[in-house]
Amino acid sequence: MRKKLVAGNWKMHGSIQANAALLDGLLAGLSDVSSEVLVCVPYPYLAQVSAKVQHSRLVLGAQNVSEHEAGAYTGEVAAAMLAEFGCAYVIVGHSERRELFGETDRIVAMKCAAVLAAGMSPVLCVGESLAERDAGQTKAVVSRQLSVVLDYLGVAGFAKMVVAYEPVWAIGTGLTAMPSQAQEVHAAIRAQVAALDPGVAEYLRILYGGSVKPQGAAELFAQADIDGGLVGGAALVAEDFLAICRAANS
Ligand SMILES: O=C(CO)COP(=O)(O)O
Repeated sequence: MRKKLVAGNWKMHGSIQANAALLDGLLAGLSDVSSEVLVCVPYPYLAQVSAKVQHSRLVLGAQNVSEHEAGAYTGEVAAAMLAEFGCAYVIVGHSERRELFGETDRIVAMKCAAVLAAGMSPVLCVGESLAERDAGQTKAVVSRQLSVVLDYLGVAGFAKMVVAYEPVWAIGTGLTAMPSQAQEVHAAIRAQVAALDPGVAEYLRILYGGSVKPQGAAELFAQADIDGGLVGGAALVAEDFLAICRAANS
């Protein structure tokens, strides 16, 4: 049985004051949530959020990481630094990083390796653009994104990974994938991993991301291969995020 995971990706939002209020709201409402709950925050707030979520059920994560261990990489942040601040997860290969910051499949694979080497779990994001979906390439694109990481790490690396399927056309657009559309891709992801190692595939958590809102979340999470969500905009409003977390209660 896979434990559901609901992850908030705060993206480049927040302030010391706003974070404190959001976290107070979340911490006050977790008692009727049974899934694992993760917040992935901007780097400068790791210390603030780490102190605040200590001894709570909220888990801390980051949104990006360097593929390098250490060295002359001005402005970059190493995986070991994130681990030191109590991060358990790091989002890797978000479509915004791939599109806006030129991250290739290979860099994404290297980042996953760096996260694993530092003892944390990557949340590997995959997903097709609207043009790719319209061209009938959804499964081919997702399969390629996944296979580069599988080749680089070996399937054993996936024992500690989380995969997030985020169709690019659904991110920040209000267009959620239909549960059946998402389930089809999630099943294909699991099948690709299962072909290499059925045991790893059975335990692999595959999250859905893209305009997840309280309304409709339960139906998404009820799909056989959807093990939780990666939530952007709705993760910035405590009541909305908590409602999504409750929708993942099993
Ligand atoms: O990109 C996302 C999470 O990583 C999804 O963002 P939205 O929930 O705002 O569409």
